[in-house]
Amino acid sequence: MTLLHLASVTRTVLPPDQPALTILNGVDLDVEEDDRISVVGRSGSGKSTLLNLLGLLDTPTSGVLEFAGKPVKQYSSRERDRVRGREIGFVFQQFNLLPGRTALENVIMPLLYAEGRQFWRRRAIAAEMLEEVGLGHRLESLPDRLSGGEQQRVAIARSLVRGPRLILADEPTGALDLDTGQSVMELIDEVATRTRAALVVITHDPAIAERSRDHYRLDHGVLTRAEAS
Ligand SMILES: Nc1ncnc2c1ncn2[C@@H]1O[C@H](COP(=O)(O)OP(=O)(O)OP(=O)(O)O)[C@@H](O)[C@H]1O
Repeated sequence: MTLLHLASVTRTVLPPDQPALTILNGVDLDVEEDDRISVVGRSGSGKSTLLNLLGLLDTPTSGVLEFAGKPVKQYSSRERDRVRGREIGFVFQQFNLLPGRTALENVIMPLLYAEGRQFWRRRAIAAEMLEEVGLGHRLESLPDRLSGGEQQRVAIARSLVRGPRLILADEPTGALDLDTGQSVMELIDEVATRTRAALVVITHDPAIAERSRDHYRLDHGVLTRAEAS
């Protein structure tokens, strides 16, 4: 199933008193269930702008953007929020954990918006997820008592606890040392495989990009498919 379909997508901004700036230009991309995609680009190439579109945080200036077969511009903003919360998991470089809350409380947070069984079982589901990322023994720890790698694991557990169909990772290992970064990437891969989610990793790090199956390069807002190295 095609989760995301982008055809001839452009994103233009109008900075005050300046000519229009085209940040993304003619982007074509299909993301299927189970895909492992990396997008590599230099600073300023348009990666964050692309991520905002893929994550339904923004809409294209022109072109087609569909999520699960439906044009995103047909979604109301409430529907977009709902789809984003339910179907998309974001992993960022910054862990963005709530500092005064335990690991378990942080992971429970997205389940407060869940319905039915997921809501009523939220503590157990969050604990299982932390177990899965290797932190079953740190449920009650506050973020400042955890290492960077552990904090990223909590953030991953929180992003993926609702079982999203699409995982968007933006420089997920940017704040970690090499070895910790590799094990965090392995973890993201494992969870994506178990839950049959698609994974799109946006990075400037070729070693992280190499782990994917399909490789893309973003250069001055133009996305091209690259051969695996
Ligand atoms: N609202 C805006 N107004 C003006 N320029 C913008 C706006 N948003 C983005 N840009 C410019 O568009 C280009 C692409 O921005 P974007 O943030 O997508 O790049 P990036 O690849 O994510 O960069 P980085 O890796 O440094 O975060 C940059 O030159 C940026 O300055």
